[in-house]
Amino acid sequence: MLPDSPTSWADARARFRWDIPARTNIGVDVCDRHCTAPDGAERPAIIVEDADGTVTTTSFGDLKDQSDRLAVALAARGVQRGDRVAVLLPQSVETAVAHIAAYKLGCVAVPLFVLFGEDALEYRLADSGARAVVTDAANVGRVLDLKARLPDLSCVLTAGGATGAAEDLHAAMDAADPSGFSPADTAADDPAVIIYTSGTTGKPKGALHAHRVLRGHLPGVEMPHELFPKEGDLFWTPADWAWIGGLLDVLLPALFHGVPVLAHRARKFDAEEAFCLMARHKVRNVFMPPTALKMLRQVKDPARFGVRLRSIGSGGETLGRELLDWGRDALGLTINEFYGQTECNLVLGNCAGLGEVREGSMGRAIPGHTVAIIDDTGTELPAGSDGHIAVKAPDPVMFLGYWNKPEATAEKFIGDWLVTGDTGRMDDDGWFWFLGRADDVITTAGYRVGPGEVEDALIRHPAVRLAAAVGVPDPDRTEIVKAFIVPADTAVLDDPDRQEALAAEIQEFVKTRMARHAYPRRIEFVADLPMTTTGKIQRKVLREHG
Ligand SMILES: CC(=O)SCCNC(=O)CCNC(=O)[C@H](O)C(C)(C)COP(=O)(O)OP(=O)(O)OC[C@H]1O[C@@H](n2cnc3c(N)ncnc32)[C@H](O)[C@@H]1OP(=O)(O)O
Repeated sequence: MLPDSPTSWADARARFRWDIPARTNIGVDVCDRHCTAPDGAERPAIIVEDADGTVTTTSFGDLKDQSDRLAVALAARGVQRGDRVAVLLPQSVETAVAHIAAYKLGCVAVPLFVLFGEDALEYRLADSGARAVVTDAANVGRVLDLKARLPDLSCVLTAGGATGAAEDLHAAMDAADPSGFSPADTAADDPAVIIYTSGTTGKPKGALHAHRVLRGHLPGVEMPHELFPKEGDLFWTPADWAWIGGLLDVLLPALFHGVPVLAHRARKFDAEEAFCLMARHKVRNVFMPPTALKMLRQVKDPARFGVRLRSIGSGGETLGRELLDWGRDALGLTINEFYGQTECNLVLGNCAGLGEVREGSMGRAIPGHTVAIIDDTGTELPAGSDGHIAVKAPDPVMFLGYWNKPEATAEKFIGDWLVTGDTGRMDDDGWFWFLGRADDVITTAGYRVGPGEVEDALIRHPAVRLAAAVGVPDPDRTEIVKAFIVPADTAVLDDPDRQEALAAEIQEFVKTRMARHAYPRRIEFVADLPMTTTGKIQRKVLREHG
């Protein structure tokens, strides 16, 4: 946490000291500790607004009771400390409860995005060796369809009623007796959560984080959210809690500070609806990826909604000067950009309340983190040089490693430096500027998409002989995924009608097999792909082609 009442960024950095207990448990930190204060148990923790407009409030006391019950229920079903508990749920009370229960049991939570397709789900459930899945009626069928191929999976609990081999989540919780339960005594370095993330090649990798990761995030949330928390704060993000942005930039730090979180993620982000939602619930703090801000910017006269935000943090894509100007004009606030990634999050940021914000900059090193520009040998470069953005180990927010992938973990480091894969520049005063990706990873609407994973999905379609995926610039989503496809039937190349129909079919195929957020929004059919002499696709050539 930040020192009390810092007067400037330099003051915050000078007085900052990490204070991470040797024994700490995220589940206890975000929930139980609020129940010891006289009114703590009754304070609102999660406010859900359903798609039909129904609003329900869950207090910290309810969260404690429900998470204790779920921990007991999971244990009764053979789930033990160290086991992986997958959480396949949208923003909801059950998501928070499942995470907290997993942490309290000493298990490792595996958040899974509900927009993942069948192959993406199977891969992550198999790779993590998940013992249990907590899900809901909309998703349980997909889990049960995969279960026979997942030998480690023995327990499926679903909100909304038992079905097939899945037990009803709430019935299991109701039947559990939490009276004798006490949370696992976990060390700060004990594993807590695996969040899958993509690289240029191969399958996604599970970034394994320890219980310390939450406390490591606190200064990185407190600065962009203008010395968060303050009286009356209430947090919301349209980003899903299955990603590090939603989970560790919003849900868990807010609960840690006893601040309520609004749970609502529309099937399709609608800017007017978002303004109404924020006004209705008197939201004060938001994490908005630039793509969402660009959608909000389309709305005329936003003042008419009566939204009264206190802080806006933004990350996952470059924010840019125009959005900053718009935020000041339309919302009366400086949008504080921050930077991090799944393996090592919230290490750079802005805090307008503590001085200037340099337009276009990703910010400065958040107190507690050492960030530098390095070259390929791990040598720190002087101000003004272009190089890799890197974070010095040890750092409480740094991952423990990729799940079961020691070689990939080793490749992520040069000496003590974790290399983010992004390139940038730092000026004389310690402000960082983003230059680009050092690899082929695609950044679209704040999602990190691996071209290899998209290509794997594409070539499973029978009409596709060869495929390449690249990110091409897009005014709204930073980049969109574009696929270059060599069709199995070359006659397609001369038939625009068949191309249109086939493109739509292939898009749907990728959405259902891989993910609904990462499908190629543009497809071009080509006679061949540019290859290196060793047979690798030259994605750079395709990106330049656009
Ligand atoms: C440090 C860091 O890096 S933190 C940043 C981490 N990044 C993130 O968390 C990602 C942030 N981005 C987002 O949350 C979103 O892109 C937003 C809010 C900006 C915009 O959301 P949207 O445009 O509504 O959807 P999103 O980009 O998630 O794409 C999902 C697609 O699935 C569709 N979809 C959503 N739910 C369903 C459903 N149940 N069934 C079918 N389709 C669905 C959406 O309509 C959308 O399709 P379309 O764009 O082709 O119409």
